[in-house]
Amino acid sequence: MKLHFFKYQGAGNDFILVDNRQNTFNHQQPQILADLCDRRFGIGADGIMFLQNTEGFDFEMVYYNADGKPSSMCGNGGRCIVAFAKHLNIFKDETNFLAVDGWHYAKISEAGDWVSLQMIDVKDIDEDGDAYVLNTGSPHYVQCTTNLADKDVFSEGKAIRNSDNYRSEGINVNFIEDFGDHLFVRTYERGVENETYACGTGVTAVALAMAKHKNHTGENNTRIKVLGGNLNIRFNYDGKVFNNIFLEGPAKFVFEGYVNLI
Ligand SMILES: N[C@@H](CCC[C@H](N)C(=O)O)C(=O)O
Repeated sequence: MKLHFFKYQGAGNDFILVDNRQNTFNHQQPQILADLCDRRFGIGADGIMFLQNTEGFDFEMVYYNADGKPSSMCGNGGRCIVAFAKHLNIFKDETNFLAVDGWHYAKISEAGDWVSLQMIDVKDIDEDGDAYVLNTGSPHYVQCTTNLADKDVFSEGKAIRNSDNYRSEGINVNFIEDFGDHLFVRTYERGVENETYACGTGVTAVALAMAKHKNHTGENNTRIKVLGGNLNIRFNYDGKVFNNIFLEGPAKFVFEGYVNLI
């Protein structure tokens, strides 16, 4: 069987996308998905997504991490699948779709490469020592640091992700350096088990945790620089709940092709 795939990236977080509206591909095959995401023996990606039909929404996003296992929400993946759905003419400029964490609204630029994605509301932010722990659709550990450009994010992120508190469920680990007018963020991603160039639910978690840290209530707009580009997070914080959270940034088509499945 030949699989027709599309490759997209959002700030360097890269994904394989498959139009599975006819349900022709059975994606519950972890080894095949992991092989497709492999950067040396496959297409190469941080994750793979299937766009499917579902009742009451424009489409459903079914997301797997690069290890081939089903995952929680992927923010940059969500932005990329919106760009893919526009390419497939599923909607014009606004869409409502279903993901593993529920309903998402998104808006796309006319050129089809800049996506504002509404994320789930967030209430609970826990503390673990000097770090914040929260779920923005996926679980995140957020820690402030200095000299982030020189940090060994792979080793330190991996150690936290595999520590006693987080080993069984796993967690994504985000390090932040505050530059005043923007935050610089680097993320070790669960399921990729490596540092990625960007993580959408991760930068969302960072923006919310920093608003709590600085007690910034009201309308917030946080600019974030990641290894693969720039992202923006808008939200409202009333001192308890974060709502109207939007993750905004580039979502770009890279290439498409066919791959043989054995
Ligand atoms: N890249 C993502 C997060 C994908 C899920 C994550 N690897 C996990 O297992 O929690 C994003 O952009 O949010």
